Amino acid sequence: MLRIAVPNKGSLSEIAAEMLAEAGYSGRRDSRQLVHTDARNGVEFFYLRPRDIATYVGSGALDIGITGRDLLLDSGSAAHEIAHLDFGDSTFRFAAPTNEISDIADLAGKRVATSYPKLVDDFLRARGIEAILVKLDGAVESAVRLGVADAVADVVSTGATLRAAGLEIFGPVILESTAVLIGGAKRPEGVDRLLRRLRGVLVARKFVIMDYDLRESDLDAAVAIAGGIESPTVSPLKDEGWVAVRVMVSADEANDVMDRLADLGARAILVTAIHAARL
Ligand SMILES: Nc1ncnc2c1ncn2[C@@H]1O[C@H](COP(=O)(O)OP(=O)(O)OP(=O)(O)O)[C@@H](O)[C@H]1O
Ligand SMILES: O=P(O)(O)OC[C@H]1O[C@H](OP(=O)(O)OP(=O)(O)O)[C@H](O)[C@@H]1O
Ligand SMILES: [Mg+2]
Repeated sequence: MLRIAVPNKGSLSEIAAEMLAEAGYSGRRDSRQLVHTDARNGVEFFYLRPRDIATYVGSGALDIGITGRDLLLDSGSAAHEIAHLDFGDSTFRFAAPTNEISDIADLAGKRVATSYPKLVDDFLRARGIEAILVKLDGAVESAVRLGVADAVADVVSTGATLRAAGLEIFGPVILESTAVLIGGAKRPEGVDRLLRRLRGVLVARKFVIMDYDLRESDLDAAVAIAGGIESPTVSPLKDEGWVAVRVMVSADEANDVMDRLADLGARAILVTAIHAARL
C-alpha cells in the first residue's frame, strides 16, 4: 500500500484534497480523521500538518507527501521534490517598516522574525550576513510593531497582510514556492500512477477542448494560433474544402483564441471542459 501524507489544515489542505478526489481517490469524511484507507486504489492517506510532512517522508515513515516547497526546504529533511502541483503559489520575502531597511546587507546584527528560520538562515548565510533570527509560529507581521524584531521574512501572497502591518518588501526574492509532491530515497510502486493522475487533474483544470470548422486552406494559419499540446486533430467535413479541427487550448487563452479563429473565418467554434486526462 502506498502511504501518502496530505495536509490536514492550512492553505494547501483544501485544494490537495480536491485534486486527489478529482484524481479518483476517496478521502476522509470529516476533518478530524487522521488516516483514511482507499483500498480500491491501494493507498493510505495520513492527514498531517503541512510543516511536518517532509519529516515523515524524509525519514521513510511515509512514501510520498504533498506540502509546500518552502516548508520542505525549511525542514532540512532528506525528502526531495518529485513534481510541482500548480497550486499554493507564494513568494517568500523580507519586509520592514517603510523606508527603514532597503538592503539585505543592513540586516547584519538585526532581529528578523520568521516561521521559517532554516530557510532564512540558509539564505542569509550564503550571502555572508549574520542576523538574529526570532522564531515565531505565525502572524509574524506584528513582530516589528510589537518590538520583538526589526524586520520579518514571511510568505507573501497578495501582500495585503504586510501592507496592513505598515511593512514594505525589500531585498531579493528568498524563494518562489508552490505545492509540491515529495518523496524519499526510494520510489515505491504506485507513485508514477498517482503522478500521472495528478497531472491529468492539472491538465483538466488548465485546458479546454476547442472544436471548430475551417476552410482547409486556412489550416496553417489556424494551427499557428492554437497548436495544441501534441498536434490538432483534423477531420474532413462533408462540405468540400472544409475541415473540422479539435485542439486543446489553455483555459486562460480560450476567449482570445476563439476571437482570432473567428477573424480567420472559423465557424461553429465550441469550447468544452475536460473532466479528466492522461497525457
Ligand atoms: N496566502 C498564503 N498564506 C500562507 N501560506 C500560503 C499562502 N499561499 C500559499 N501558501 C503556502 O501554504 C503553505 C503553508 O501552509 P500552512 O498550512 O503551514 O500554513 P497556513 O496556510 O499559513 O495555515 P496556518 O497558519 O493556519 O497553519 C506554505 O507552503 C505556503 O507557501
Ligand atoms: O500576502 P497575503 O495574501 O496577505 O498572505 C500572506 C499571509 O498569509 C499567511 O498568514 P496566515 O493567514 O496563514 O496566518 P499565520 O501568519 O498565522 O500563519 C502568511 O503567513 C502571511 O501572513
Ligand atoms: Mg500561516
